[in-house]
Amino acid sequence: MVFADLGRRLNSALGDFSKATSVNEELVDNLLKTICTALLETDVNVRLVQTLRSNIKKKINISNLPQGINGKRIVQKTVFDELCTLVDPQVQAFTPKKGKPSVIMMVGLQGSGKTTTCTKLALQYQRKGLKSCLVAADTFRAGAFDQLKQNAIKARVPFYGSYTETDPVVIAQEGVEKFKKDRFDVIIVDTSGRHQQEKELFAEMVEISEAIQPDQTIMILDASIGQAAEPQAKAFKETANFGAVIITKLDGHAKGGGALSAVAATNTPIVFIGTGEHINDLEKFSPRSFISKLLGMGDLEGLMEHVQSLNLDKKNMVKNLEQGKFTVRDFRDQLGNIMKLGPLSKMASMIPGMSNMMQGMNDEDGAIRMKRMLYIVDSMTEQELDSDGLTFTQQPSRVFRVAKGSGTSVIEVEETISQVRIFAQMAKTMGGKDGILGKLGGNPAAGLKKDPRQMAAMQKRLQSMGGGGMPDFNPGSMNFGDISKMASSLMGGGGGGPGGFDLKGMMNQLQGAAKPPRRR
Ligand SMILES: Nc1nc2c(ncn2[C@@H]2O[C@H](COP(=O)(O)OP(=O)(O)OP(=O)(O)O)[C@@H](O)[C@H]2O)c(=O)[nH]1
Repeated sequence: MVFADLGRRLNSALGDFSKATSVNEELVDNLLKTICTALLETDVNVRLVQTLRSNIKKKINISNLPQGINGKRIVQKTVFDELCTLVDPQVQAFTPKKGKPSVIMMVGLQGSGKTTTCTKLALQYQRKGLKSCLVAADTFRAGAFDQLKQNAIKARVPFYGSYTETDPVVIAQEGVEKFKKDRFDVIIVDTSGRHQQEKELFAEMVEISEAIQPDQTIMILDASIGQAAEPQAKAFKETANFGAVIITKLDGHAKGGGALSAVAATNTPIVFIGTGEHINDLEKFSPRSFISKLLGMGDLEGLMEHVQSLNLDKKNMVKNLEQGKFTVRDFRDQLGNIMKLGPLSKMASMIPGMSNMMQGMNDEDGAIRMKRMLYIVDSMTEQELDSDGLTFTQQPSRVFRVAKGSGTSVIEVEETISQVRIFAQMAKTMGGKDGILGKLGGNPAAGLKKDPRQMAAMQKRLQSMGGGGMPDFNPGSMNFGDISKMASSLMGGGGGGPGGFDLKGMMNQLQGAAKPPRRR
């Protein structure tokens, strides 16, 4: 089973579970059986699956579970938490900082995607304001330097390499020294691909490492190598003692579970995942966002990262949000921008509820669906566009008119409106003077801490708005820390820290002229 199907299987198992009228041992056992089978079928190590199962069983006291929604939520939250634990070794990865040169050495098997990922990573850091560069110390594969050079030129990242020097240690050392002198913040060193059996190449890796003294060594793990990932990663860990992992090719037909298991076996954090061959296809990894997205619950944090990385221009939608408003026009602008942001399946998977709306559709179908939504909103009057969608509920004849005018169906118009209504409700609750955040004044996090009722109200609201196909499923990702971060993001309009849900930032970024669509 490919990795994308794992999410669907888990989502459907949890969805079926939430529909049951009462919680009992048999129901929980069936749920766990489906989850474990799905994990095993994507190559997750059997030991890890057993641990996950027994942890869940230990944490859920079936005989004492409350009946109804609460009981189901406890089970679902426990499952969610344990899935997060599976991909979270609770080890902090090194983070480069501005003003201090950080050397990052990339290691991995041949063809794992190292050279491609070097440029993707440099670009990510560059977009974050860190002066980044590349050193091509892969002298083993003919063409590796040219490949890195081409990518670097395309991404406008400075690089260092040589056609004549054959000693990778010399190249790595010279490159790092040069870029340190030039006061670069992030110096990424590409090394030759190797198999674990190749003792000489392993020795070379150690030599390079000793010569350049990296602040961080990252192992590139190809998601498609299945169960082989674990012994490979262990061998690299013994020799190169890498401090972080990037899993590549999670977009394709890879099972992916083998690479995830390897990460657990080496107790190393995943820092990014590669989701395609394009230079922008690198996503920051966060365990909760990853699992949330896998389960079809969206990943607003990832969406933010992606959108911010595209440096979209900003426009005025944030003004509306500050007043607690979200209009059909805002929705239309977002739709237009989303269409420009890359493959729809990727974007949709990050927006709560959207992946459900687009389930079973490929990118082409998704684009058609989005276009139809645009026809719908383009057939509305100015007054309708500036409304929050309620006007359609109050006067259903408008729905019929718009459906006719846009050449779509009444159901499609209703679905579009209901999507706007969800966002509008969210904006109303969170933003504006009368919203929860407005009432809390300048320091929402402190306010929330002081007033647990406000916090509970906000949490309840968020739960009721959670996307995905599981109406009762609150994945538990919205704990106090997340909510306060979200509140801060909303009030401050910042970039949304890890674990945060930055609606204002999201809207701010989605608004505005987007870059031209990527060609694939
Ligand atoms: N689908 C997909 N392909 C990827 C991803 N990352 C890299 N690739 C592709 O994987 C292939 C190998 O990538 P390289 O970057 O050349 O691999 P390498 O590890 O540098 O290879 P060696 O230099 O031989 O060690 C290329 O065709 C890349 O485009 C990814 O995240 N998804």
